[in-house]
Amino acid sequence: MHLVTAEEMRRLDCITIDRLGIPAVALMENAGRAIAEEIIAFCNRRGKAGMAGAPRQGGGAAHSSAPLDASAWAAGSAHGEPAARSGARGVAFAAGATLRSGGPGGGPASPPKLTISGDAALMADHAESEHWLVLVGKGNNGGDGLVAARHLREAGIAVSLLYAVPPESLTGEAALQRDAAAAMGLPAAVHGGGSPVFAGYSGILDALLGTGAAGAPRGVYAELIAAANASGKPIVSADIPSGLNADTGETHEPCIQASLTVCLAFLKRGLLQYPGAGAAGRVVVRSIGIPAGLAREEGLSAYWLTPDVLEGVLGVDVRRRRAPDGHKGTYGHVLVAAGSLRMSGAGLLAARASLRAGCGLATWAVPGKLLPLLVGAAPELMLAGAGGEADGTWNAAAAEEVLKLAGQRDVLAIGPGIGRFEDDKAWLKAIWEGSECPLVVDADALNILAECDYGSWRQRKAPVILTPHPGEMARLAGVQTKKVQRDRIGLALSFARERGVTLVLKGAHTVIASPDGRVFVNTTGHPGMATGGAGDCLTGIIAGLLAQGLDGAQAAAFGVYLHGLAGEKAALLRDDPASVIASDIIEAL
Ligand SMILES: NC(=O)C1=CN([C@@H]2O[C@H](COP(=O)(O)OP(=O)(O)OC[C@H]3O[C@@H](n4cnc5c(N)ncnc54)[C@H](OP(=O)(O)O)[C@@H]3O)[C@@H](O)[C@H]2O)[C@@H](O)CC1
Ligand SMILES: [K+]
Repeated sequence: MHLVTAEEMRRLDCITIDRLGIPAVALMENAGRAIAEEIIAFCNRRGKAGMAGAPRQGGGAAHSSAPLDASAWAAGSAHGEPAARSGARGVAFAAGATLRSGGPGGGPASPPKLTISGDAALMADHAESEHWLVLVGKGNNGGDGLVAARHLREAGIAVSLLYAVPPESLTGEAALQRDAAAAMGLPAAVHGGGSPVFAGYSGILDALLGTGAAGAPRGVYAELIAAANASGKPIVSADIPSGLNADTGETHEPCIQASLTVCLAFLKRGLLQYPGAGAAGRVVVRSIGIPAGLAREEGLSAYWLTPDVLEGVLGVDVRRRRAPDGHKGTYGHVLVAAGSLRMSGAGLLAARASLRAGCGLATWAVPGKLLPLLVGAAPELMLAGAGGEADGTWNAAAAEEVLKLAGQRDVLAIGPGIGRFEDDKAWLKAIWEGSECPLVVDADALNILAECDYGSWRQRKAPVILTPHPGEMARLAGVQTKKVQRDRIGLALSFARERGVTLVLKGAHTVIASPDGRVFVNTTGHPGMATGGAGDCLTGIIAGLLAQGLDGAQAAAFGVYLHGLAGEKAALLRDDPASVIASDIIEAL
């Protein structure tokens, strides 16, 4: 699924309107109807759970668990809520009548059976117990809310409108919807300042600000957002939570904390990036008549990383089929240069993870003094000494040994647990310039790299994959960590392009940026994976995939995806995400 910025969304809107001739008001109708359908499904779910009218915990804190987010999107973004939408809603009226005759298998004809289905998506189970307040902004987001209000009313749900600004200030399609709502007799008021009273409503539709918003919500908008959050009522946001930066995921002060966001046409980048991903609650992407193929035609290249994207965009065989006549040489040989006396585990984790990712062979290079201590640590691994005979730490001269070993292997992964040592920059430069296989750079090797002028080093032919966490990224980019987190997609993309590397920016919803301008956001995994050694496993997994012939972007994206999935599996086995440790991730691969 494509991810878009607000600007790109406007472009796709315009193309649909201008080139295809679909009127803007038709898109708005589709948008409003989709929002109404999702609110009705929300109400029906709530009704089934026996909580009609009850607010969501504490006024809409975000979903806390990433795996839930991912699966919720997977379910909701297609044609979710089967029970509520298409389930046994009984016989209805009007459209879609089909006549069936004849018994099963062409047997004796039973009396003709008339099957008629109605507009199930717009039927509320307990409409009488619902009363929604629609907060209407001045732009098209407000217009979407007005359309939704009409459909909710049609479903028998009481609806009231609260305009942020005098309705006369609405223009274009939004003004048309204002008039339609008025003609339908929907009760409306204009926010008069202060704190509006939300008692008596069962939910709030936030249609204040969408992709046309600029900066922090001002004046009456800020008042309404703060009051809605404080009300304790469930909030459904139209397109994006008002107060969210649709591109970066930054949340302004204040920003709606939604239970559900009905995102229109294309997934906005900001809904996948924290803290925005937290403010959005559950996200459902609904089609509104803008052809999905337009994004590809327009050359957009940011994606939510799903199996479809792995296969269709990146060309990865997600089933990881192996040749029936393959042997260990077919699947490549990884060299992991990692670990030192105090942090040998980092190297062990990376090397073991590379094997679990499916490479044929893995050699683990460590400072020589450690070799005898590691014999048998992982019988599947080959061991090699590289310097450090005296004290078990790395030294600059060890680069020569690493290069010799790398010359006979398919991939080199460096960094986990190596620490800092004298002349480590010379060590890294020698490896960077001297190795001819794909290179994965992690942990301390990234900190060393951040102090090097590697733009002036000899160009590498084989790909480089950097796997920084936000702190390491900050050092690499020479900015504050806060700035890294402010626009993770934007920063990863520009860094990958400028430096000609594949970048894996770790953290909640890891971003994978490729030097050719493609960017992928992963949502597998969970906060329990924030545990020592999890990053070392990822390094090993990516190296293991590279050894099997995947290119830099394929290995990085698929590696991140599998790593998260393994973390989810490990959490299920442990019954608690917080108990997951790095070895569990390897065992769950
Ligand atoms: N185009 C289409 O075909 C489709 C569009 N769609 C929908 O339209 C939405 C985008 O609509 P949009 O462009 O009208 O912008 P939107 O976010 O509603 O409001 C902008 C208004 O708010 C104001 N304002 C701005 N910043 C502010 C701030 N910080 N604090 C306070 N006020 C602020 C600003 O007013 P101004 O300050 O300029 O007077 C401006 O007029 C999109 O998210 C989707 O929901 C869908 O229906 C699909 C079809
Ligand atoms: K909104």
